[in-house]
Amino acid sequence: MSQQQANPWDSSQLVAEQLKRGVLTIILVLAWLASLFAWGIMEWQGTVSTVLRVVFALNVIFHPTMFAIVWRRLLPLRFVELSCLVFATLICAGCMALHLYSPTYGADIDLRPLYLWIPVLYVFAFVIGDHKSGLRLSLAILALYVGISLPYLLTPPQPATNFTIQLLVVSGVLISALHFFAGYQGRFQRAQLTMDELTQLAHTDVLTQLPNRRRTMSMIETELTRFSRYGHTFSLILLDIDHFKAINDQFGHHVGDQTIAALAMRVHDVLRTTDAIGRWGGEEFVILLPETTLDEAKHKADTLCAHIAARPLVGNHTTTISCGVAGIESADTLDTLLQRADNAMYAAKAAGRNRAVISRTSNAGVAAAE
Ligand SMILES: Nc1nc2c(ncn2[C@@H]2O[C@H](COP(=O)(O)OP(=O)(O)OP(=O)(O)O)[C@@H](O)[C@H]2O)c(=O)[nH]1
Repeated sequence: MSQQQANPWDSSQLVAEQLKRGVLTIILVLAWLASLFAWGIMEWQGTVSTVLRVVFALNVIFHPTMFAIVWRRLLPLRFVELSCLVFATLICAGCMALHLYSPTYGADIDLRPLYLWIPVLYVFAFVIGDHKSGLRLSLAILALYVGISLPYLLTPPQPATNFTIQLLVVSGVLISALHFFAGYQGRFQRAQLTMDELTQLAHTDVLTQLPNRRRTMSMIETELTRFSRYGHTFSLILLDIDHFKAINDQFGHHVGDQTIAALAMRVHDVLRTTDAIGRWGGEEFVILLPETTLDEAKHKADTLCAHIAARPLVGNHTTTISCGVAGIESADTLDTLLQRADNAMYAAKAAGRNRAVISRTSNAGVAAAE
């Protein structure tokens, strides 16, 4: 794990956007083909009227236009989604008005199949918005249909009265159900996000924003598993700031904290994106180097020592570090590996600090040698 990872939130939003774009494109193509097909069938049967012809023609023009906007990214997706919803709502409203009030169309042509798509509009409203905006949109659509059908329903019972009442009641029930489920899903998503944030907090060191000791141990355990299963080698560097107590005593605890935080940042200059660093505790850090031999790790540790000593981390005071380097060996467990790195680090301190020492063997006695 590296500090320089891409923001997962950004990338997941990008994927969601791409997914939406793809789904919208498919819906537009299917809707366009369906209206072409229906138009052709009705022309062939001779049942198409002038008004229906206009509706079909509008459909045939509208869908490719929206398709081009989505495909060429000419306007935000939100605009296309709302346009589709408004367009379909108006088509259904037109069909409903004709069915209820036009003696010719109401009697000769059954327009109900067209405006029976109304429930789909409510679902679409909730799909393109959250539970609040979905509710607002679908209530606006329902209000339009209630407005259209009310004069009809207030007259003495007519042929379509029952059907219209049923449609409006089903609409109300459907909107309530969609609102309930969308709200439930929203709460679930928020709870999931909170869980993710808590997990992230539980694994992160507050001062340096690096993986904390627990997380670092689990990263090392993962590498150990990879080593025992696939033979992928790796090495560890245990890094300790030299005379850190003196920094605290001389400049104050606050400067000590700043030094730790600055070191955590500076270490990244010499790490690969596949390397990982975690705060082990106090002024100690563990660097995990996957696919890295002991000699390569020693070279990296030497570079690190030189890089930290090259210029002060905080103020004018030069800070140095001591590193213990250990490469994974077949007999190692998490404890022996860390113990070897720790011994090597103390050997580096004993040898004068500002240096890296490697641990060459895990045999009894745990030897450390430069
Ligand atoms: N400011 C600050 N100090 C810390 C933190 N964690 C540990 N310390 C202090 O770091 C000091 C570590 O001192 P020692 O273990 O004696 O080591 P050292 O002074 O670095 O000496 P060597 O390791 O032998 O070079 C202790 O005084 C701790 O209180 C921290 O998060 N912030």
